[in-house]
Amino acid sequence: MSDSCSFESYPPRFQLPNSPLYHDHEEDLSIDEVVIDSETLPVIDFGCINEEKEKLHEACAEWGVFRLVNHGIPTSLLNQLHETSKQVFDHSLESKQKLFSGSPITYFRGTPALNSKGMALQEPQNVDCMEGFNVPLSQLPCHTHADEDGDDPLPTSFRYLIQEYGDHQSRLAETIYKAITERQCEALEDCSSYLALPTGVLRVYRYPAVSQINESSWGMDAHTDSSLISILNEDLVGGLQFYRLGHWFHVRPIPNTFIVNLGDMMQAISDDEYKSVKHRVRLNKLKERLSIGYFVFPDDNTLIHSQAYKPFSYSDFRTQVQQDITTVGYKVGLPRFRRSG
Ligand SMILES: O=C(O)CCC(=O)C(=O)O
Ligand SMILES: [Fe+2]
Repeated sequence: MSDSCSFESYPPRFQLPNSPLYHDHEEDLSIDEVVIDSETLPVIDFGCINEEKEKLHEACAEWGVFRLVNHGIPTSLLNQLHETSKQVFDHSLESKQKLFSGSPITYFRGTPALNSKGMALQEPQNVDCMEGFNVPLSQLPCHTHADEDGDDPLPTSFRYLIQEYGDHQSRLAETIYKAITERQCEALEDCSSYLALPTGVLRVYRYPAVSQINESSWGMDAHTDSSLISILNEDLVGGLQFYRLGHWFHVRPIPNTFIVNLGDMMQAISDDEYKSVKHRVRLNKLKERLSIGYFVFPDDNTLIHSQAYKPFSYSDFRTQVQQDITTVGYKVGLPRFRRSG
């Protein structure tokens, strides 16, 4: 598929005006930001993850993110999913909004913060320059009926691919989660009860190429994920950055590898030993970027017990985050639940 994909398929807010406010950066960096290449990002081999526990522990405690290699998901599936996703995004805005109606897949844009129906929360002031589809995996099988899609085979093939990919991702997530938490579980009552695979969600994102990048225009602004763990699969365009010890690290895209990052729930259950790492996505001037994220959470109603935080459920957390985004304007996150004193 093309990088010159039809401009009309982008939501209007992304078609940035040709105004002096939007100037070209020689380097897409602001002065206070040092981007370091990700040569040093920890690498974990999925094939021997259980023999790499010490390395995994260090990666989780010191980085909150690592590169996963040797994950075993067939390259053909990854390629097909990327191709099909690009074709889906190339539809007009109007048809993207309707493409999966009657199925649990929803289209959103401008913010990754969604309500329980998978619709974008009220538009924040700094709109993220991206669009996406949200796929709650456990709701998918009941809705995979080709006849819903009329003559267009694309939504059907997308759903089959996404479902197959989702099955792989939850398998990876379970193994990674177990390997990470084994150490924690010795101290805590039972970590395994926190991982709820039916909560698994896939997000397929497209970030447009934006030739004139404004200081405040981001593909996705700095944030932490609310998940236990997130598994990111990006194309070769680049733009993903992680924050560590005062610096932003640019992640170099490497084919057939995933980036695994820890979310707020992992930080909570590990009593802050493991970090919910801050990250963001830069826009590219020349190429649109496609990424697919998998996110998994604790069950809605399971109470999370830890020393550092008051007992709370993931449902309490999500409600608080949504409330903060709509009232305060941004996610406050874990500090809301910290035990005082
Ligand atoms: O597109 C990406 O690579 C990152 C997406 C992300 O950080 C998120 O969905 O939380
Ligand atoms: Fe994220």
